[in-house]
Amino acid sequence: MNAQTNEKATPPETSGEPVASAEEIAELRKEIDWLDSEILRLVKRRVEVSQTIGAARMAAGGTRIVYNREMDVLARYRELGPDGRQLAMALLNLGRGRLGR
Ligand SMILES: O=C(O)C(=O)C[C@]1(C(=O)O)C=C[C@@H](O)C=C1
Repeated sequence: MNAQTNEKATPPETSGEPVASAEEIAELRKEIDWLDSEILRLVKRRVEVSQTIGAARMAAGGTRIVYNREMDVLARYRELGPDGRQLAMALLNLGRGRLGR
């Protein structure tokens, strides 16, 4: 962890961080790989769903953007702070595709 990222000089034993063995780190990395693939799958599905809704709304003469729905999405990610906002914005942008740019 520390040795690889060079982020902190304090050894984990003295900083109160949990200490993971090399084997545990290998397992945790597998979990991260799996989580990333699941996140990617879900994001792709979200894009599909969002684009389907957007296309239907536009075909019916509706607006490109529904602000109150976008506010709901932003609020959902607020607990993650500014990065959560960026994440929500990225999801909304992906769903809008070229329409929202
Ligand atoms: O909920 C909608 O009406 C959508 O079109 C989906 C969605 C979204 O991706 O969450 C996308 C664009 C809108 O501006 C609001 C929300």
